[in-house]
Amino acid sequence: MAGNTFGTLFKLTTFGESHGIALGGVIDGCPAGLVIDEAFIQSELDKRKPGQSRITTQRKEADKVEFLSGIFEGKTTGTPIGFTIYNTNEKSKDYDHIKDSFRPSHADFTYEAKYGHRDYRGGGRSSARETASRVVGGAIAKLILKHYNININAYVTQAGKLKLDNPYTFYNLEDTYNNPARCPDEKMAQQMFDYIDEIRKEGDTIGGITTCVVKGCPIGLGSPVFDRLEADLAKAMLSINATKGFEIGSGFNGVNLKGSEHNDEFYTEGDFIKTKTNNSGGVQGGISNGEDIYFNVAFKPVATIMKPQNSIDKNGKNVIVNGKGRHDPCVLPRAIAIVEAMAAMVILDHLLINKTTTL
Ligand SMILES: Cc1cc2nc3c(=O)[nH]c(=O)nc-3n(C[C@H](O)[C@H](O)[C@H](O)COP(=O)(O)O)c2cc1C
Ligand SMILES: C=C(O[C@@H]1CC(C(=O)O)=C[C@@H](OP(=O)(O)O)[C@H]1O)C(=O)O
Repeated sequence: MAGNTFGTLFKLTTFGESHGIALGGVIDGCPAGLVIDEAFIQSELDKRKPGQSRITTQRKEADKVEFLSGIFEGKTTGTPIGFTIYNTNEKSKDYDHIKDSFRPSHADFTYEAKYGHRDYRGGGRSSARETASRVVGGAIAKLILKHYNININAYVTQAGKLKLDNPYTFYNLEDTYNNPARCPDEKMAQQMFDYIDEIRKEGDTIGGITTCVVKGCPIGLGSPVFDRLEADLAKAMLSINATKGFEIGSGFNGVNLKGSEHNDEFYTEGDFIKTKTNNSGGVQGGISNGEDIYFNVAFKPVATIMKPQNSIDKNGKNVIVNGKGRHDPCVLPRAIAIVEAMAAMVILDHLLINKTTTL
């Protein structure tokens, strides 16, 4: 099956299914000599893992990563980094009822139609459990980006009908990872928590938006044509399960402004060329301009709801699918870790590409 590898020079291949023995991956192209801070990598995994609070899936996984290769005496050797995360808390019986039928808006139908043989347990390969391996790749990318003072933070700015008026502003993000809704505004975080919990009790689900900000990105990442930085970010974000939208800078709202209002005026600050506004979101002509890169990613409401739904089975017969198992009422609080990881891998990949293509 194609499509299991991400990246050009810093490459991540993932393997594993939600109810298989283990997940894992191989990272190829990581420079030698990087000190591997396992506690940091684990803390990134902890931001994504299931079972974190009442408003996430109740599946309990430690998501403890075990490195198999590519690291010696605590540093990378430049060879492929293999790693595994074992599955320990699957409850596969919860999925017997969808062995031959399809949950509306999950991947059951398309997977069956395309491959004709499907691991229906927990959605198999199409489960977002796979994204744990992406977080390992992203954490290693972040360790390299720290050497360049590049920081990446994602946080929840909308959960269903509740949204922050000013998603892209200065937030002290220190405490955001400790609040279960992962919204940087304390009051809104509590409202989001209560709302998601209420939706969960109804057996329903909601979607939302995460905003991601990349600070410290140098000028010059990305190409003027196909590998435009925003195009690579868009692909990375839309490769995450349940995403439905990506916008950078002014995004869809930009259409409401005139050019005279939208253009980002240049000025100089010492030796630096800066822009007064940042409607471009830090990317112009496909290339980073040194301003903050900021973008939004929209996630749909979770497909598996705890309510009966009309569907069909493999033979086209009408069936009722009842929601079973442990599911997220809203993916946003956990999705921030995946958004950060994918952004880190894109930015690092472009840094490495620049090292081989510019003087
Ligand atoms: C962090 C995260 C958690 C998710 N949890 C669930 C879940 O518990 N139940 C579910 O039905 N879908 C869940 N999803 C969404 C499915 O993985 C996704 O709908 C499925 O892979 C089909 O892909 P699509 O929605 O992009 O078409 C989750 C997605 C993410 C990113
Ligand atoms: C296990 C995780 O989330 C899972 C993502 C998921 C889905 O359909 O995407 C459905 C549920 O799967 P399961 O019934 O197999 O537990 C979630 O719990 C995880 O993210 O690690």
